[in-house]
Amino acid sequence: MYKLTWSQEQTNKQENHRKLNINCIENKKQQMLKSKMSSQNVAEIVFFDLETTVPRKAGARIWVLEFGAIVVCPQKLEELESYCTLIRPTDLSVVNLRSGRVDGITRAAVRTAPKFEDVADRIFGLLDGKVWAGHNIHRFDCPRIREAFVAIGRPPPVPVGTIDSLGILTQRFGRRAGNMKMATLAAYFGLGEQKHRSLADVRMNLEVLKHCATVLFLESSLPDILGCPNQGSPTVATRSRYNGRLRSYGGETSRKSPPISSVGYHKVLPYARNTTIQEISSGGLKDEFKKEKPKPVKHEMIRHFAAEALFFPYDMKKESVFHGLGRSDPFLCPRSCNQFSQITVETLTHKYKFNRMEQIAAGAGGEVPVYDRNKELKAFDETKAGVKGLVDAGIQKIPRIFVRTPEEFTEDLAYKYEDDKIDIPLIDLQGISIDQRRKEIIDEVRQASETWGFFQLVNHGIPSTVMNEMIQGVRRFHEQDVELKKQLYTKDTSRKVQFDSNFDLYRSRSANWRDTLRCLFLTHDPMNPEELPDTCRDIVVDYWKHIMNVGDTLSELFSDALGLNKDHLKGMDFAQWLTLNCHYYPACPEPELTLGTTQHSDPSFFTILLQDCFGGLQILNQNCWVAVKPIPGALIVNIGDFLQLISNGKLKSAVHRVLANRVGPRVSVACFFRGSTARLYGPIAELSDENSSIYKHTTVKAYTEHYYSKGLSRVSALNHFKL
Ligand SMILES: O=C(O)CCC(=O)C(=O)O
Ligand SMILES: [Fe+2]
Repeated sequence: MYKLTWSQEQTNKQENHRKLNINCIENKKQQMLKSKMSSQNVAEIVFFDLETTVPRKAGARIWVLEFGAIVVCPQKLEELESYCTLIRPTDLSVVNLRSGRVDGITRAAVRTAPKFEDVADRIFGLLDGKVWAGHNIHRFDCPRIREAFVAIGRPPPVPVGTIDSLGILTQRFGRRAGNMKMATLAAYFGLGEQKHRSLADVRMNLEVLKHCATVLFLESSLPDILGCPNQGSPTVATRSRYNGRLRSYGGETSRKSPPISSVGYHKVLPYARNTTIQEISSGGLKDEFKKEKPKPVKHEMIRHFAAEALFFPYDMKKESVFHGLGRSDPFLCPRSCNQFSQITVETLTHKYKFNRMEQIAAGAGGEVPVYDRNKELKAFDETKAGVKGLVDAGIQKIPRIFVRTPEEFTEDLAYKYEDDKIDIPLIDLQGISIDQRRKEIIDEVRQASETWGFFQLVNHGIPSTVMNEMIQGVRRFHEQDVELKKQLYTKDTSRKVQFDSNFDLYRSRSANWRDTLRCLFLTHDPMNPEELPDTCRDIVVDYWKHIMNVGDTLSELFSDALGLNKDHLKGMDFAQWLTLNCHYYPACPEPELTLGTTQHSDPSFFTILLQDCFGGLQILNQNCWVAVKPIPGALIVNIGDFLQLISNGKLKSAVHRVLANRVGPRVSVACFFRGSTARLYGPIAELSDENSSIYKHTTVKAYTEHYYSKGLSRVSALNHFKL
């Protein structure tokens, strides 16, 4: 058994150390990047934004109330520096007492802020000699910043080039999002609401650009198929700063866009922004490439490559990004600092062709469907052989029904990918019967459940022989003679033993690369072990008994963590309905195009997951996908929707997903503690009252019906039960 001692002190030390290390590495990295750029004479890009007063009459002075900027490395789009300050105007009465747009910039907020002259040096240092970027800066921010410097009798900073995203996007991206407002574009890509605060807005601006660039990049790689038919005319739309409504104050004070002739970038940018593309097309990196082993192409890499392509000031339609490359020439997708991955033009276009077909089939392109998705889903369903059946048949390309839609890929862009530095909490139950240690464990459980909704658990009492045998048993089941397995194939979820692939096959946007054996244990209607498949019967019964014990222990810990009597959850019959979902994820020939399990939260009080050594499970935490690394002997525990509901949102049912993998098969067993079908559940009285309850009362049945009807998705089924 893998052992680990765990104390808060150690954790904190490790955490501090880790943060320090990361900070040091980050600082060093940024310094290195900066000095590299200056030695190459490459200008940096500064995205900046101003929040200003709204002039009450035409011609009145517009005062800068906030300045925010990020300095970005043009090659990697890394943020090198950021600065933000509120600014106090000489005459405070020009600032409203209350902020009209709930942006928090009120008279009181700026009263103690520095004056423009106090921060002018810093702002000058940030802007002078750099490429200025921002949304509608030509018309608004550039003149405002000049005016502010002139007003204090100082020469204004001078840019070496400007990039107005309003212009660029109007010209190249068009009105796919409806209009060209930053708020609309951000909402279109699911990037959240615009804050109308300068620093948040410039960061949002960059994210929007990355997203638009990816879409354009994909289209330009296959213009005939992916070219957007409905991008709208390149008419210039306008953005207003004032309460989100369009208002014109005439001349320079207006936020109106520049005329089409002057949109986008001004003059060819003075830095070597084409380096990557030139290097790629001239084959200058090929030696390095030869040393690299082929790697799957991640969407994330393409995103950065694409974002760079957008900044590159030439017409991508006329001159392809693949300029100089033959269809089967490999090129390198920049991945991070000095890492590259290979892909051929052919593979890339082929892969995205599939997506386009899906989009067309869904009617998004308004064209004749090229395939009947339902027919193919049905054909797959009727094989009753699951995904493993496809792999056994030797397919090399995954069927279209499994290819994620462009919308799903686009939604992915909202998230970051944590590298290997972060781990979810690990809790060691050793010593749980000792009072002091038990208190510590409860604290750890509370912390992990409130912040992550996930933790790994060691010394839980299930022998590793049992865990290993369970994995083997599930594997035996899925790898047995397909004709035997088929007898259990059904979409009827009320069956005690059910073999299935994709319970939400006909409802999901794309199918998952996963088959499942589901075993149902109901206290009021016990399972007859004879019903279980003989390939895994004994071990399933054995594992179920062990898991019930761990479930009991966890129910006490969760009750304690919520400040309740330790038997509170037991009293709520959390374990009356239990399902063991025994998943089998076959090796996938095109893992970048599909998922093992779509992002979702669990329809349970809590889930105990056993996974083998392959990995692939990821948790969404603070907008970042964090990998759950396999630890021999550990179980993974996660909070499900019901614990979030009854704790009135205190404990967190975290979104998670499983990647498809080129290697496998991966096996996992998810044990859901789903509560009692006979009870009504709502926020616990001790944790909420009439006024503070955020969820309605519901039955497991009503909740489950809703969960199943919508299928797996990142939108929580709990939203439906919000008050
Ligand atoms: O296979 C895994 O690692 C996770 C499966 C899962 O999330 C589920 O069954 O709900
Ligand atoms: Fe799950």
